[in-house]
Amino acid sequence: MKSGIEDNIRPQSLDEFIGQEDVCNNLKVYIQAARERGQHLDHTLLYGNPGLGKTTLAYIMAKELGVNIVSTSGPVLERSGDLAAILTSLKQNDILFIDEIHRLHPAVEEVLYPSMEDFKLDLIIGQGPGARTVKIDLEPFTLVGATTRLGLLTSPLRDRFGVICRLNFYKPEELAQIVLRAAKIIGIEIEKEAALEIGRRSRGTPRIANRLLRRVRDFAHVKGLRKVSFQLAKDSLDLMDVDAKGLDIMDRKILECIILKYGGGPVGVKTIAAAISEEVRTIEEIYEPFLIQSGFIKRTPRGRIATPLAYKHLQLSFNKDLPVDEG
Ligand SMILES: Nc1ncnc2c1ncn2[C@@H]1O[C@H](COP(=O)(O)OP(=O)(O)OP(=O)(O)O)[C@@H](O)[C@H]1O
Repeated sequence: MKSGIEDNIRPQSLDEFIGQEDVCNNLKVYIQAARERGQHLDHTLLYGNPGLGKTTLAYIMAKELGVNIVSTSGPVLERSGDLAAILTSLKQNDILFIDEIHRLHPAVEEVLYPSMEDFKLDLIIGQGPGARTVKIDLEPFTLVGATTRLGLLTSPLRDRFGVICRLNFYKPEELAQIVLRAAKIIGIEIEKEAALEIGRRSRGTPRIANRLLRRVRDFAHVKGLRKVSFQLAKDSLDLMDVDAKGLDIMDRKILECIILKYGGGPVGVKTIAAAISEEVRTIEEIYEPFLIQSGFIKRTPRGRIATPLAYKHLQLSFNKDLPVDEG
């Protein structure tokens, strides 16, 4: 878990958690039911883009259930023994939070299946013909998995989650509330309109909203201003190259690449990645979801296409005579 300011502004209860109403309302019911029955909550999978609040929700779930939470992540668990050590340390009804669960090693995932299903750990002792399996009873626990890529989860793993929650991008008004709340906690005076402007330019993502708030505060500080006004927020965000729709330099590079180099598409993501010197995974996980959601690009079987909205936003005219690459 991140430390410092990030932790201070993390909401501590479902009532403090802004937005994602359906997810919160459902979780409230499941948590109340589990608490009243004195049982563990069903295994829960949270999926959605980075920075939408998956880690925050996992910690809130533990708080609301009154249990401990142990946090790890898929790539960190290299051997099945790493997971076995954590599982055997869990107390009754505790939460095990595994971030980036789609990146679990297959051998580790195998250990997880019986643990999730029957709260039993199958340990193999020894090697070769003399190897034997020992079953160890575990305390009932809740696995909370977080992923940005639901499609990369194997189906046996996905099927073992009783609750699956999708986190969506936030509306600018919700992000404005998140900014006002964070500003209050870290002692920044800010106008409502300024918070809304930050909300509009945060790509639907609380983590980005909180980051932009801290950068805008730096501009206010250097200018000797005590309060963040709408104008200051707008000017600072312009200086940071975050445009009115929240697109940053990399977003615009992606759109310009599709339009100017590949005639608006379709063009494959690998080609885009090579052309702008960025990793395919970063484009697919960080940039593309917001560009698609905002209607700037479309994903087709033949590659990515820039929409008329993208041309308009970049003030480029639609010209189908440009070269087309289908890489
Ligand atoms: N609904 C919300 N209300 C208020 N603040 C929020 C909300 N969701 C997230 N935040 C804030 O945004 C930041 C990022 O949230 P968090 O770390 O939970 O995201 P995440 O989805 O787990 O991202 P990642 O998967 O990249 O770790 C945190 O500092 C948290 O305080």
